[in-house]
Amino acid sequence: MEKSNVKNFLVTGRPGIGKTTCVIRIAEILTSRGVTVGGMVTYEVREKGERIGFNIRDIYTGREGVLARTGLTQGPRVGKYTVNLKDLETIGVEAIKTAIQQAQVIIIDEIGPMELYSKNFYTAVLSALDSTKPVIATIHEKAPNSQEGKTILQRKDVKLYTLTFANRENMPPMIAKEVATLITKTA
Ligand SMILES: Nc1ncnc2c1ncn2[C@@H]1O[C@H](COP(=O)(O)OP(=O)(O)OP(=O)(O)O)[C@@H](O)[C@H]1O
Repeated sequence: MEKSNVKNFLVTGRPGIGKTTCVIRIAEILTSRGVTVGGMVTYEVREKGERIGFNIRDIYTGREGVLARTGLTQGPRVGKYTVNLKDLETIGVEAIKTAIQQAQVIIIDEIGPMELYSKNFYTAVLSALDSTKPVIATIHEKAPNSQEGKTILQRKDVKLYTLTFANRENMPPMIAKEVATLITKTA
């Protein structure tokens, strides 16, 4: 039988379906089994019930910053949000680079239009995918519309999962199990 070389697990799905929650749960399962997990997540920030933007967090150090806000004056615009390239790079890109060096598993949430405004982010994503370590990443459902998204999705070492209401409870333990198997094999 041909040896599978899949080691990069991508999670997609419509906005708000639970992609961030899914990768955080995978990270928790792996951490509870003694696996060192690094990388970054982004999550929405609400004020008085209204979404005002997104923050970014290094999941290993807990360091947090602003990824995007309504009302910022400098930076690329994505819909009504302005991207804060400084925190994206000093927290997000650094978290990925550190994870490539020091973690057993790399989490990247998410590969999306905001994040891809940073060339350094895209380069760090490619380095993580090219590394020997398992990557668990979320990817925007419209990623196939961009060249970067296409390039990532066409890789032979990538497996794509689409999150739905029906499967979102089962997805984290399932992906965690696949990743744990890979780590055991290479340990
Ligand atoms: N399995 C689940 N069961 C119940 N609620 C969930 C589940 N997964 C996510 N949620 C809830 O749905 C909301 C959106 O989740 P989350 O931020 O993880 O989605 P997302 O797909 O990452 O969103 P975005 O597209 O904005 O990045 C959150 O309030 C979260 O608590």
